[in-house]
Amino acid sequence: MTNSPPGSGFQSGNALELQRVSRSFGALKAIDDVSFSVAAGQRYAVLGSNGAGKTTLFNAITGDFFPSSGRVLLFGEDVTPFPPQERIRRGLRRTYQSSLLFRDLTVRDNLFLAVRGVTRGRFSFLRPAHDDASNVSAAQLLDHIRLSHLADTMVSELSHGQQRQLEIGMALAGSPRLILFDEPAAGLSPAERKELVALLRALPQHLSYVIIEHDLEIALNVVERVTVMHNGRVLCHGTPREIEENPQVQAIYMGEHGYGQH
Ligand SMILES: Nc1ncnc2c1ncn2[C@@H]1O[C@H](COP(=O)(O)OP(=O)(O)OP(=O)(O)O)[C@@H](O)[C@H]1O
Repeated sequence: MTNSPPGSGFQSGNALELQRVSRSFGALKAIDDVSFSVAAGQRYAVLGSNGAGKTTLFNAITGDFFPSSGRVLLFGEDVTPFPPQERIRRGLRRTYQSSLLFRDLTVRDNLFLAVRGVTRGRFSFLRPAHDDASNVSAAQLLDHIRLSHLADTMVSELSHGQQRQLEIGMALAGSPRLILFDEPAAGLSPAERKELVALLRALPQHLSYVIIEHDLEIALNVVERVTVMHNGRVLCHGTPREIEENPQVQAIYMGEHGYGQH
């Protein structure tokens, strides 16, 4: 018997495929007939002004909301009816706009809990040994997100930027294959933004991610492909360069409405 996640035989193809996904809230179509795919290892951005439907789209991918119609495929498997936990088992992770960190625990303990949360046997009341697999994984994550020097610091004492770094570390627990980042640069200083870009660029090559980000400079710098949404619908898809040069995108997001207003 193996502990491999379901669908882990998947080697190539798409990490994510959205097929004509819609979601309504009453009469409002928050997302309307959205289709695109993210290849294995690809870095992807979903852009759009406030209310464009980006967060609703993330919720449909994670299973926090079910779509009203359409299909969501993860690693070639139709997961449309699956609850969030089943999608996590298949290698999907997500960060949120608002922090879900335990503020009164240390950085190391937050990572430890994230690792335990995505592995079996997490309901153990025994304090694990130093060489416990979860402790080792937490230490590796600390290193990866460059917070080893703050391992024993309480989260409440971290800067905003360090907390966002830690959230990325939490999402990396348990060897994910696809991460959804929800506005990771929100509220960061210029120096912290640079650090974030470096961190995103240093993520393992096999890992796919989709980023929602109001800061165009960051989003277009850390992805290979972009989908722009407007009023719940897909406005266009393209490379960062094509999106930057698209007059429709410029008119909507960089014109008088000012992209990045929040
Ligand atoms: N649970 C809900 N109930 C009712 N309406 C909702 C719900 N969630 C989202 N909406 C509506 O759906 C539309 C899309 O919202 P969504 O949060 O997905 O947009 P967004 O692109 O993520 O915006 P922002 O950039 O401001 O986070 C909005 O009009 C919003 O008011």
